[in-house]
Amino acid sequence: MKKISIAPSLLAADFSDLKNEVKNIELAGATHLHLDIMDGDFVPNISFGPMVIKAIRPYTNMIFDVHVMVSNPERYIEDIAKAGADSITIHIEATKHIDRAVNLIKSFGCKAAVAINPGTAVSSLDAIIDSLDMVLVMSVNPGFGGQKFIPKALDKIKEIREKYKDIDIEIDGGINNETAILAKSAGANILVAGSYVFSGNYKEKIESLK
Ligand SMILES: O=C(CO)[C@H](O)[C@H](O)COP(=O)(O)O
Ligand SMILES: [Co+2]
Repeated sequence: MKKISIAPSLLAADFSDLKNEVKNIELAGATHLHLDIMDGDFVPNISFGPMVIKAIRPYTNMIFDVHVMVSNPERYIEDIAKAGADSITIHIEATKHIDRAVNLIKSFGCKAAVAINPGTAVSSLDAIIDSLDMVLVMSVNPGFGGQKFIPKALDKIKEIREKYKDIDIEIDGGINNETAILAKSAGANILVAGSYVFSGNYKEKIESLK
């Protein structure tokens, strides 16, 4: 079984104090930081972009796991990589050129991942999955933190894990101490959690997810 990693989502942090939020979440035991870029087009919300990622990069050694919820993400991959991303996840629904976009991510030395929305079948990944370091299965419709977990994500994770024993599988949306148990037993090994982790004692919350 793969090691379980917790990736707190910065979306739920205090945006007026990002420098300290990043330091505190790392001290609490997080190894990954999940960074949600939203463009107001692919998803109905706008968050932050590469400038914010670059600004917080010097304050932590956590793995920067950037989730790009942007139409035609290939336009921003270079900026995101140069801002300090370690891993870049783009949505299969957001580009007509998934192959080209994945190759572009790798050309900047980043790990490449593809996300699927709740309405997208696992089979849509068939042509690309062998080139990926990670698959992200959305367990909410992307765009906002604090939404309710959609259980059909679990079947998708099982389907991927049965076929691909070694790939990293990340789950994102509605993760708390109860849904985390379901996600891990389905085969997910990287758990994103925003509102759950940032709404209490960070260390206790991270421990409860592991
Ligand atoms: O990609 C996302 C939303 O589109 C976020 O990563 C996700 O929603 C995390 O928030 P929460 O844990 O509160 O559901
Ligand atoms: Co996300």
